[in-house]
Amino acid sequence: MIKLFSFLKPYAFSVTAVLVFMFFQSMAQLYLPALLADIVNRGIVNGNSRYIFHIGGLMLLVAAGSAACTVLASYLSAKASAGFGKDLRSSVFSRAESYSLHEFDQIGTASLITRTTNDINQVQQVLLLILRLMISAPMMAVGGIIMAVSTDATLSLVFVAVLPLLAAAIFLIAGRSIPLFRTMQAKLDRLNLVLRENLTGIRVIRAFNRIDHEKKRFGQANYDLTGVAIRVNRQMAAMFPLMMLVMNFTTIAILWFGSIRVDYGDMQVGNMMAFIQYSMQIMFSLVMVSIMFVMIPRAQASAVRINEVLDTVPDIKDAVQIKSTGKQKGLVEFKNVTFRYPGAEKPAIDNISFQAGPDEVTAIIGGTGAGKSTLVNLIPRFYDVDRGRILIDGVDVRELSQQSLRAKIGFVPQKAVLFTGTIADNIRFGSEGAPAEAVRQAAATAQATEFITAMKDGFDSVIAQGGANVSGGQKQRLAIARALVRRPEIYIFDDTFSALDYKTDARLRAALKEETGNSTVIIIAQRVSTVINADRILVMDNGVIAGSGNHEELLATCGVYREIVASQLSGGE
Ligand SMILES: Nc1ncnc2c1ncn2[C@@H]1O[C@H](COP(=O)(O)OP(=O)(O)OP(=O)(O)O)[C@@H](O)[C@H]1O
Repeated sequence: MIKLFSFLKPYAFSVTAVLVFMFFQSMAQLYLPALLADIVNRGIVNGNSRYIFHIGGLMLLVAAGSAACTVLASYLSAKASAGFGKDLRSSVFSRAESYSLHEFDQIGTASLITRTTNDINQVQQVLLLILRLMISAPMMAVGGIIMAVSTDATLSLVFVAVLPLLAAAIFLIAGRSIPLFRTMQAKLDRLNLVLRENLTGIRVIRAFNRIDHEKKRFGQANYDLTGVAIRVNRQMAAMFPLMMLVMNFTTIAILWFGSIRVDYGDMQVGNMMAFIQYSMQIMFSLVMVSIMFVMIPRAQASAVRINEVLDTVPDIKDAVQIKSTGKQKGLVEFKNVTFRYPGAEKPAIDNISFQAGPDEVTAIIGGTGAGKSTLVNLIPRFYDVDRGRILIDGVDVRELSQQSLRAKIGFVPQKAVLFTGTIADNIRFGSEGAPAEAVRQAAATAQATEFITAMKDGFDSVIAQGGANVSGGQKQRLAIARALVRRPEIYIFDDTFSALDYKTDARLRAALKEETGNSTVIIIAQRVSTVINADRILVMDNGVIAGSGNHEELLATCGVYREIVASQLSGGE
């Protein structure tokens, strides 16, 4: 957690001010009982009303000063800890943004969300507590003891009996609650996971009548969390009555022994009253410190999870010496490329070599899991190759900056993703500031104009969260328009056309041909009809290229291709 405190640097002034204010507040709190003793001993006992008003006024002033310090310290500590949380969230977010897909797979999207929100909140809360108590609690405990001893050393012997008792009670309770707090964090993770799966998979859950099963699963996770929370709260709840009991007994003991000493003339009444206040201050501060020590391990667990995100170095970085491709063309070359997912037994693609040139349409076809998506994901460096090279216009993609590499590519993923905003915003995502005419043109080529204009607000219609108010095929067409408006050198369509009906698919490909002009086009497809007119078709099978050529050539030379064609024809296509 200490490592995370470096995020407090911009708030050094506020932090220092909080510490200074808490110091003065504690001083004031320690001074007040001394004044009380004075007012009783000299003012009340002697009936000296002038002295009472004088010291009473001073007490009011000190109390007001202490209150002002508390307010200022509270304000500044809240400001510093909120700023700390904000900066830490930004850092975690931008670190996660720089991850390659490999790191996303490793940590998990759900966990990244919990870490960015809940875990940072935990640390932020404890930080607030630390800021307020770091100075005041030890000062009140130590200062209280010093003041009590200086007020009456003999009566301080009461603490010799009480404080070890109090410490033992605190250790007992803290020892039991700390592991419970840790368990609670894990149970919260589990609850978040179940909740996320339920919310994102609600359609499937309903379609398969699994609502009751999911309710039980959620109920169990909820019950587990509640169980631990109740146990932990029971421990914490026991702490306060126990403390109060100890405090009250201490007060009785002080009154008992104090009155004997007053009786013998060894102590003044005012001192006894001050002594009681010091004992309260000492014990309260010990309780606060113990709460802090119970909270810290809980935040520590969160800090470890946050540091994991910050310390994970993205696999994919820009080279030290960045090259550029010079005269732009968009020639994509794979040279003996092999890639294996981390932990996978065999490579997803193995020793792949081919060229996809400008002015050409290169299609990739093959069964599910053949490695088609993996192959195109390597071009924009979502992952890096294990062996071999991928060149764009003769330069290795690892030698280009990620920014310039991706600027060359219009990528349409297998699963279209839309963002909250209007339809026009979503298309402009491909090219910020694209004129309205370009947006309309891209939509027209993507065969999206018809459904967009049918919507109430046309291009200004708002897309619901996750694109819930458009169909799968419409989503795909918007994703295509987004890539088109970019006017890139290389188009990659990852199985984009299978969500479209045959007619739309054919119209779209005809329009694309006009639009993509002399760019390089790579199309992954399931349907033979989509690839039949491509200049080159690569047939993928089990991670390798089983055949390459145009439709006629492949019919003559490639068994796997013939099988695909035959299976689709026999399927009535
Ligand atoms: N993120 C991943 N982590 C580990 N293995 C993966 C990952 N993505 C894909 N794979 C594996 O790599 C292989 C190739 O997957 P890929 O998605 O490239 O196939 P595909 O040909 O695009 O299939 P489909 O047509 O079904 O989309 C599969 O065996 C798959 O299980």
